Amino acid sequence: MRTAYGVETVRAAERALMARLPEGTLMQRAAAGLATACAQLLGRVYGSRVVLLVGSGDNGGDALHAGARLARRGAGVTAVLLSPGRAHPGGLAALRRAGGTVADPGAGERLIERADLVVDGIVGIGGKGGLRAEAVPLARAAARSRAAVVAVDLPSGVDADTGEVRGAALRADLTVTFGTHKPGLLIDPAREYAGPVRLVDIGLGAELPADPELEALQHAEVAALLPEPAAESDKYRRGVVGIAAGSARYPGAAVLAVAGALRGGAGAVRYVGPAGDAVIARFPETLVSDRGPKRAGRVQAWVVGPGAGDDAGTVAEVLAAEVPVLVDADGLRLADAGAVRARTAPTLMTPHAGEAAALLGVSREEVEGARLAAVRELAGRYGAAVLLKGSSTLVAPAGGAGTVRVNPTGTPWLATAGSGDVLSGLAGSLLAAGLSAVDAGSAGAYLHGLAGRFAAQGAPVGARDVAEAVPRAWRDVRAGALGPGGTG
Ligand SMILES: NC(=O)C1=CN([C@@H]2O[C@H](COP(=O)(O)OP(=O)(O)OC[C@H]3O[C@@H](n4cnc5c(N)ncnc54)[C@H](O)[C@@H]3O)[C@@H](O)[C@H]2O)[C@@H](O)CC1
Ligand SMILES: Nc1ncnc2c1ncn2[C@@H]1O[C@H](COP(=O)(O)OP(=O)(O)O)[C@@H](O)[C@H]1O
Ligand SMILES: [K+]
Repeated sequence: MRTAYGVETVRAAERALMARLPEGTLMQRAAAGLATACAQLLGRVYGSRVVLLVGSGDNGGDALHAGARLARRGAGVTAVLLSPGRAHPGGLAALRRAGGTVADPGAGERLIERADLVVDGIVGIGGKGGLRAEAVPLARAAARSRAAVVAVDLPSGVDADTGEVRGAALRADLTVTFGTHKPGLLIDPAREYAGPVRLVDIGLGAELPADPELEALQHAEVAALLPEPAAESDKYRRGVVGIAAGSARYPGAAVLAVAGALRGGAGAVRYVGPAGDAVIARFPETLVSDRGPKRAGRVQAWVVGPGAGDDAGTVAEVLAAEVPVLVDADGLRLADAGAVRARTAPTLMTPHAGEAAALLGVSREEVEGARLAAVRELAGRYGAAVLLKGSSTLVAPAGGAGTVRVNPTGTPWLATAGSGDVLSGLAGSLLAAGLSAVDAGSAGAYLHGLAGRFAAQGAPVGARDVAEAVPRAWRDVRAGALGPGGTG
């Protein structure tokens, strides 16, 4: 499990840890990890040209101490001080002792152009607002330069708590973060600025609370959630998922949702709606009915909405059922908020950014720029678990408070028509198999993302290909969790 904590929590944990350690210990641990990562990126330290961008806080201190370590190994290290009078005194002294130099701020751009490595120590978790004006030309020079850019703790200019990026920010090839991930490192758009993230252990773990702001499941945790038939299983005990989707205009959405549902662990898939012929032609194993959700027979969970057009009656009928319900696509627009809030069984809503924006009455850009706030807000308003699709898919628990899950497996190749329908069927099937709304959403997104990667392998794919790759993703998750030699 990868976890991320917000700035206030990190600061409290650091205070508790620092109280028990000699002064400067944490910064030395951070600087040692940072210098190691820089050296690995450089390959050859001796003779390399390193530029440190140094702000007025401890983030700059980390950069200066790491720079001192690189200078002792023969790198030519120059520090560009953004607030010359306020740079970390201990770090500055260490750099000078090691033979590093300090440059005039005006020389920054020229130095960056000729550098092999730029270390971004402008701001870390103390950053407020975007990059200040004087740092913007340096960020642009770093983007132009062929130098590798390493961000200290997080790329300067991004919001550590939310992943928002207002204005310019440093774009890193690697981010070396300390103690724990910060939410911004796992959520777009900031995640994209961070590049790959390396976590340096500074001993903070024991001081952090049990409930992180954000968590990303990995193979082992997802494997533990996946339902598995046992000797006494039959199709009903495994769970039946009902799919109320598709319309005369959009029969394909029904087919794709069923395609996802058949690979999601339920023992049977019931389809209800006007696209029964198309569904049966493709998947004869589906139990098809055109008598509406109430009279279709028992299910353990419903999926409603993909390609539903304007069929508000079906959505209302499904929301009245006392089993878990996943609401997607048109169903989100048609669902009555009061009816969702009044439900006693779990509800999982799965909007993309555009749908979330419509529900919140804001622009799509606002949702995409502040995903964490949007997903919590929706989960609060509807009293439902919410899965916000897109790059860095998020899953918030009903009510919106508590740990949010972020999916690490997504790929932009999934941005293809109908792949969301596959996800709704897949996650609905997991709901029917007995997973909670948050678990079904996050395990579904995890498998869906992996399936997208397996199907695409660097080339465009259709939603059907994604559905067909789900069993491979499932096997990969189970095999990865068993470790070498596992047979599943
Ligand atoms: N506290 C600790 O125990 C540790 C902290 N560490 C480092 O310390 C960092 C936090 O240090 P600080 O609390 O000093 O904060 P920062 O170094 O992140 O930034 C604070 C300084 O930057 C200025 N500033 C704020 N917003 C700015 C902006 N948008 N543009 C330019 N300047 C801005 C502030 O005026 C302040 O002087 C962490 O990110 C990490 O790199 C590490 O050394 C590990 C241990
Ligand atoms: N840039 C992206 N990176 C990763 N995943 C993405 C990206 N864009 C879309 N996706 C994923 O692709 C799927 C698209 O779903 P959706 O927008 O509902 O499309 P549709 O309605 O056509 O099925 C979602 O699972 C979403 O998370
Ligand atoms: K930084």
